[in-house]
Order: sequence, then C-alpha cells, then structure tokens
Amino acid sequence: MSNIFIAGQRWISNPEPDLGLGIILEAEHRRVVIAFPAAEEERTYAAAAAPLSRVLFQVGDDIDVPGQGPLIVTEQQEHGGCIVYFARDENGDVHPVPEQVLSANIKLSNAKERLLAGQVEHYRRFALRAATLEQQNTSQAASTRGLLGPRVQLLPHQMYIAAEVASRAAPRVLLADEVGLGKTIEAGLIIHQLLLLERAKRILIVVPDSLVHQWLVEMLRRFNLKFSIFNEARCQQIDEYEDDPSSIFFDEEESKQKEENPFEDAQLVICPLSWISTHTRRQQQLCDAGWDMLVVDEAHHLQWHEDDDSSVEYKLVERLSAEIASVLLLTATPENAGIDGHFARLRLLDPARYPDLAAFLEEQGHYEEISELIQGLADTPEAALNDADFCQRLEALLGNSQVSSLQNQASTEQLDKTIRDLLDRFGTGRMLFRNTRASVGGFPKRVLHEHPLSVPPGYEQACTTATIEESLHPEQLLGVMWLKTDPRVAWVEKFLLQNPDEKVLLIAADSSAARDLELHLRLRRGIASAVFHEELSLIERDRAAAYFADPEDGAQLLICSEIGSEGRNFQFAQHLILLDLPLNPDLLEQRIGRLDRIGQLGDVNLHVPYYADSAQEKLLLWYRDAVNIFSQPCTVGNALNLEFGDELHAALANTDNAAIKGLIARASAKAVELQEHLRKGRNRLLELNSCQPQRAAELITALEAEQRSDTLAEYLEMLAEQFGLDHEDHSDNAVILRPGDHMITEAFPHLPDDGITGTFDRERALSREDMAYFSWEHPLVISAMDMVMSSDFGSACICTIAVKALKPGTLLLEGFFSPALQAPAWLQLRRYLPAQSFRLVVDQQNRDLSKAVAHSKLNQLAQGVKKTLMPVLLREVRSTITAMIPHIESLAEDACKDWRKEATEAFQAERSSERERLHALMSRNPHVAPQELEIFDQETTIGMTALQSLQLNMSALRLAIVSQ
Ligand SMILES: Nc1ncnc2c1ncn2[C@@H]1O[C@H](COP(=O)(O)OP(=O)(O)OP(=O)(O)O)[C@@H](O)[C@H]1O
Repeated sequence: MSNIFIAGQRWISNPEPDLGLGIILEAEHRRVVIAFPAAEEERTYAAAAAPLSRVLFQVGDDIDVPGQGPLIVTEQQEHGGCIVYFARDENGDVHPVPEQVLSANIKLSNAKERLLAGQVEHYRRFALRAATLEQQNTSQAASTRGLLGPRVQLLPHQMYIAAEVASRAAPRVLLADEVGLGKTIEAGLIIHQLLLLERAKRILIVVPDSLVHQWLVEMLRRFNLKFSIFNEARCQQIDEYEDDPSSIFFDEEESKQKEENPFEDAQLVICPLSWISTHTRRQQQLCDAGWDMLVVDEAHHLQWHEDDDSSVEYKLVERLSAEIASVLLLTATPENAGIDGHFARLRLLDPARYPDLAAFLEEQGHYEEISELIQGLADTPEAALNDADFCQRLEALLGNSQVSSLQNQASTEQLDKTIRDLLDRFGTGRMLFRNTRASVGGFPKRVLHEHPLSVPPGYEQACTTATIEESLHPEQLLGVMWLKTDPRVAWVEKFLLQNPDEKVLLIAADSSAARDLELHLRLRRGIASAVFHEELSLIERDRAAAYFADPEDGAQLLICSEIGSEGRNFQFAQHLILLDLPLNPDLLEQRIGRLDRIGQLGDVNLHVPYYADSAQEKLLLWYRDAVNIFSQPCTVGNALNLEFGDELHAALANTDNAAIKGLIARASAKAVELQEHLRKGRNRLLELNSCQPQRAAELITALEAEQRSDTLAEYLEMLAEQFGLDHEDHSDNAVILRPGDHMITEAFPHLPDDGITGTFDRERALSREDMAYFSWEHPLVISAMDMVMSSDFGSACICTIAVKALKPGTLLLEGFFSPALQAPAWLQLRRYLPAQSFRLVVDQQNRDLSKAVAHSKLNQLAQGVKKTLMPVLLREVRSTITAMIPHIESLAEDACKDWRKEATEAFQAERSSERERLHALMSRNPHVAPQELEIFDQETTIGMTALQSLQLNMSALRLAIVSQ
C-alpha cells in the first residue's frame, strides 16, 4: 500500500499509538489532517513525513465496530482507496463494514505474529526493548513525571507546588512565593510536567519586556524547552500588513479566512507584554490561536478597577484566561496595587470561588478563626471533635453531615480532606501559593549600610516648591550639573574604587538618571559598567546584563532603572546601592529581591546613600524601623501604607523630625500587631496550602530513587550499541555520544552532528552548564525510547539457554505487556495504573514461572540462534508455542482485570471528592452554573469507560529454548 492518504482511511500514529485508530479527515496540499476520536485529538502533518502507519485487517482478524458484537473479517474490498470489510458475527451472518465505522479503540500486538513468522531479532535488541518498556511504564505512572529531568536543585517547596499544581485537571493558580524563591522555576516545572504528560501542547508565556530573554534562556537551559519569542517583526514574516496596528481591518469574514495566524507557527511562545497589549490585531490572533496554558509573569502589573477602567494588560489577560483552560499567574507582590487587584486576579483564575470583592474582604476577617479550626483538627483532633462549640463552628461552615461522619470516624484521610476543604472554601483558597523565606529557610542575611551625606547647595531651596516625589529624587532638582553637585555620585565613585573586586548593582528610579550616571562613571572615572533601562532594545538590555554577569571580564557595576528591579537574576552580586528609595514598599522588596534570592551565597549588603536630615533620611528610617524591610522581607508594608500613608507623606514634607519619630513608633507597634494577626491567620493558611513538608520530602525521596543514574548509564550504552552511536566515557558519571559510522537510522533525535556530552549527576549538571543533564526525561532519551516502542524494534526474539536444572528442549515463553488506555490525555489516567510493565514467563506445561525465572537471568544466559537454523527450529516448536501464546495472554488478561478494578476505584474516589467540592461551591455561590457539574460528570464517565476498557498489550515476546 502506498503512502497516499485518502479521507476516510484508518491509520495509526507511530510515535503515539495510544491515540488509537485515526481517521484521515483531509489530505490536500501536501498536508494530511487526521483525527483520533478515542483520544479526542487531531494532528496535522506534512504528507511526505507523516509518522503514520496504515491499518489494514486481514481475513481472519477480529475487528470492532461500536455497538456490535465480535466480528471476524472474511473478505476485504477496496473502493476509491478505502476498504470495505466483510465480517462475520457470532451468528454467522456477514456484514459489510466500511473502515470508517471501525472502533477508534484498537489493540495492537505484532510481537506474536513476528515470533510465529520467524521475524525475530537478536536478544540484545529484545533486552533493550524490555528495558525501554519497563522504564516507559514506570515513568508514565510515576507521580513525579516531569520533575526528574529539569536541571534544578530539588527544593522541597518548589517540588511540592509543581507536583500539586500539575496534578490538577486544568490548573489555574497564582504563584506568589516571596521574591526570588523560584516562581519561574516552579512555572517551568509545571509546564515541563504537563508537556511530558501530554496534557498541554501549546503554551503561551506573557512577560514584561525586560524578562523576555531571561525566560527564554531559563526554559532552555533548565528544562530543554525551546520557546520562540514573538514580536511584530516575527509576525510580519507570516502575516504581512501595513495597516495601523490598532485597526482590526480583518473584521470581515473574507479577509479573516485569508490571513495566516502567525501564532499558529509555534507551540511554545513567549510574548512581550507591552507589545501585545497595545496591538489589537495581534491580540485577536493570539486569542484565536488556541492555547493549553497561559503563563503571566509579574502579574501585579495587571491593574483592575471595579468600574471597568482596568488596564489594557488586565483586559487582555482576562480575555485570554476566559479561553485558556490552564493559567499560571506569577507575582511576588500580589497586593502591590491594593487588595482589589489581588482579588481581581484570583477571580480571573476561579470566578466560581471569588464571585465578589465584598465577600472576599469579609472572608479575610475570618482567617484567624479558620486557622484555629484547622489547627484543632490537625493537632488535637480527638479533643476538638469532642468539643461541642468547636463542632458547632465547623458545622456552620461544612454542614452537619460532613462533621458527624468525621465524629464517627476521624481517619487521617478524612481529617486531611476536611482541612483541605476549610482551606479551599473558607481560607486563602487552593489556587494561591505563597512560600516565604521564613518557611523555606536557609536564606542570606540582609545588612543595611547607611551613608549619610551633606545636603548640596540649592537642594533645600528647591524642596520648598517641590513635591515629595521630587525631593526624594534630588537629581530632578539639582539641574543639569547634578552629577557634579550631588554627593551621592561622589560616594558611589569612592565605594566602587574601594571595592574593585565586588560586583555592585545600583538601582535608580529614573531611566535618565541611570543613563547619565553610568556614562559619567564609565567615561569620566573608567569604571567597568553597564546600564539597563527601558529605552534600550531587548537585546541591548540582555547584553548589559550578560556583561555584568561575566565573572572574569565582566562589568563591576550595573546601573538599572526601575525595570531592572523585577524578575532579573543578579544573585551573583552582594552589594545593592539604592540611589533612592521608592514610596511603594513592594517596589523596594522587588529591588532587594534581585540579590536576595535563591543562589545568593553571601550576605545581601544594602547601601543607602542619603542626604542627612532630608525626606530621604525620614523615608529610610520609616523602612528601617517601621516596615523593617532591611532585615527581613516586607509583609506588612502595604497595610502600613494604607493606614499611615497620608501621615507619612506629611511627615516627609515636615522639616521637623518629631512627626516622623512619633509616626514610626505607632507604625512599628501596628506592624507587630499585623504580623501577629497574619501569623495566626492568613500566613498560617498560606503555609498549609503552599507546602506540606512531609509530602515534599516524599517527592524528593521518590525523585532521588527514580534518578537511577547507573541504570540510565547502562541503558544509554545499550542504546548506543544497538543504534550504532559512538559511546565514550568522558569522566566519572559523564559520557559522550556521537553519531557513528554504522547508525541504523539516518539521524538520531536530539543528537547534534558533533555529539553531546552529558552527565548523570544532578549536582555536576548544575555547575557545568556546558554539559547536558542526562536523566530519563532528557529529550534524547525520551525520543530514543519512543523510537524503540513505536516500531517493532526487538519485539520478538528466539534464543537458547543452557541451564542444568531444566530439561533440554524446555520452552520458556517470556512476554512483556504494557497497558493501553485510549482516553484523552488531559484525564491523565496513567496515574491510576501500576508503575511497571507486566511480565510473564510460562513453559510448555503452562506453568507460570514469572517469579522463578528473572528477566536479567535470561539475559545473562541467552545465546543467539544462527539465522540458517531458525526455520528448522521454528518448524519444530511452532505448534507448541501457538498453544502457549493464548495461555500467556489469558494470564495477562487476568492481571488486567485487577488493574482495571484498582484503577477505576482510585479514579472514582478522586473524582467523587472533586465533585463534592464543586457541589459545595455551587450551594454557596450562584455563579457556578449547574452545567459545570454535568460536564464534570461527563468527564468522569469518559474516564471510567476508558479505564474499564483498559487492555494489556503484548509488546515483546521471547522464546528461550533450553539447549543441551
Ligand atoms: N531549584 C532551583 N535550582 C537551581 N536554581 C534555582 C532553583 N530555583 C530557583 N533558582 C534560581 O534562583 C533564582 C530565582 O529564581 P526565580 O527567578 O525562579 O525566582 P522568582 O520567584 O521568579 O523571582 P522574582 O520574584 O524576582 O520574579 C534564579 O536564578 C533561578 O535560576
């Protein structure tokens, strides 16, 4: 059969056989579109390179038509390229069956046909297939899938969040860890998991311009994910147009059909926020392009107003998040622009849980009470459940049926579930994650260095008519000669000259001040410096950051305007000069976070040069003594601003110091009170939701166990041997792989022409970025495993073994089975199956010897059979093995029944607890539409049906004949 595709034909995908039997929808213009109804997926390929195999049934084959009993093919006829089968039913009646009506669920097993036909391969190939199968099944069922491969330290709080979030069907969460605790990494871990689990294919990341390249690089070097940056120039290459960017000239249906959507050109896309939020045409295309996950970094920039006056950025994300199932919003300072904005972002994520602002504010007042209830259930459940008052309070929230069943039997699972319900429905919610330095631990010290300076001439005079903002930024008041007259400039110069070996980051609010100061220090004083501000192109900014990061020939100083105070990684520096202090405490926290972040190895030295007895000094005192931000992350700064903001403004303007002193005394007392309140209420709830230390520790133990570097090293060696790659030891725990002269495939996926050097050691990979990190999730390893399993490679084997204990002529049939589940990937049903392949060994007396005869033992004993002897040998044993195969298949079917039972029970239990939550939310909140419950139930039915029709497919079969 030629590879000419015709609509209606049935094909299967070679790399993704689990998609089931596909049907060609369209085959035109060198493209082929194929639907896979069992998995609800569709794929489009270039016809010449489509990885598809035609499925044709032969006379005698079983075929399956939905709603009909078993049918056996008696004849096939071709009509216009498609086949009509004639098939007999149980009553002997023959029915015409056009291939289009065949069931999309298909059981594939070629191993037995190949064995019986003598199409067998060397036992080493069989061993490679068996190892591949074992590993694939282990990793597909592992709860840690997607967490193993990234080149990151295994940090408990990140692993917990990533595993928890990715385990949800369509995760929509706010990642709000304190600044620098690794939200980008958490997002990357979640993306990596969803991609590997095939629960997401198209990912859109929207970030502030200054972080575009950092995201690109982090995704590639840590996660092996190749994102594409989309900007106007790139879009123009596909969709050229000359109209005004803000016009939507393609409104008309006709031009809409003609246009090419540039965003369909890539699966993994990063978009700068400023570009996309001002470009109406591209926004429409972005929304039309269809995505599985949206990630928005620095989400506090999405400003919301109740009166529909929200920012364009907010409106864009609101539009996208209504269309896209999974959404991650990232911000270290969620309440940066007030609690309203925080609420609005939560509402974007889960409108059912957050219907209105007033209720949300009200709810916050009860966090302490909820926290108390949770503490009672967690610490002293027996006493709590015997306390009538406690139970009454619990009943008021959860209803009496849940509470009385808890009173009857307070199992750990039930207690845990009740705590989760309280957290989710009445606490900070299950979509908000916030880890703090206090909970994570191990962070460096912040050390404040105050540098009082004398006030320069003209400043005080200028202040009499200036605003507070201006007086905090003397460069705006001192005129064009400010670089000469401002004592902060001389102090910076001196500091740099006295500390020539230290990397120093300087942040100034204003981009022109940053630019002028850098030019001055570089040209006039010869300081190796770079500058980073919004007027530079993205490439220029990254070049500046890279020059600063270079440990040998890099700049001593980087001067940033405020855009450098967010998201960037400068933890290799230990000195931060704050040329001015912002009035917004979150902004100051963001600035400090450039150095005070994961990876910082020393103290974080914070230098504040300021004019003595000026507004600058007062603001410094405010931050030092009231907000306390120079010794620990700021948790109450916004609340203090809300209460004392006006007074602070007045005190900064006041020439007298008494006002600020009094204010600081009151504010610091208030700060203590607020912190205590947070500690008992909100923070405690957040801590409980954001990381469960025991679960995190279990995850890390599991990941360490799954790493199995020795096995992987052996596996790569086997792979290299069988595929003809050159394999060379590099050093301890590291190898080099290169394309060999006798490769059995034209190209090997993810193997560059000049080879790849990789280490199996995570620690080494973290410090040696020139080496790949080889794990079971490295793209080369995954593609190689797919290559093995998507073909018949090594699926059938005949060997001899010499074992004294067994009679010569004994036949041992070893079969490997893998689960076939034809269901949509988003249901992630593999999680409910055992993390292993299924192996059986039987002899010709139908004895089950699976435990007695280990696979590794057979590998050790195996001897090849000469090709010339094979036909004779087969003739002798064919009838015996023809009888053994159904027996081994029936044993597999028995095991499959247990797998089905256990999997459906686990799935059902999880779904009913999810359903309960949805139901409870519905009864509290009229915004949850009843259809949601219906859709949920339909999904459960799909999952149950798929699990009930789980099959164990024979993937590899070996006949071992005991020799003399
Ligand atoms: N598990 C990890 N292993 C190695 N490096 C890490 C890990 N987690 C974070 N880092 C590094 O720590 C730094 C901070 O991480 P990241 O940028 O993800 O933090 P963030 O919370 O997004 O920061 P911000 O609040 O500033 O946006 C980065 O340099 C990152 O590469």
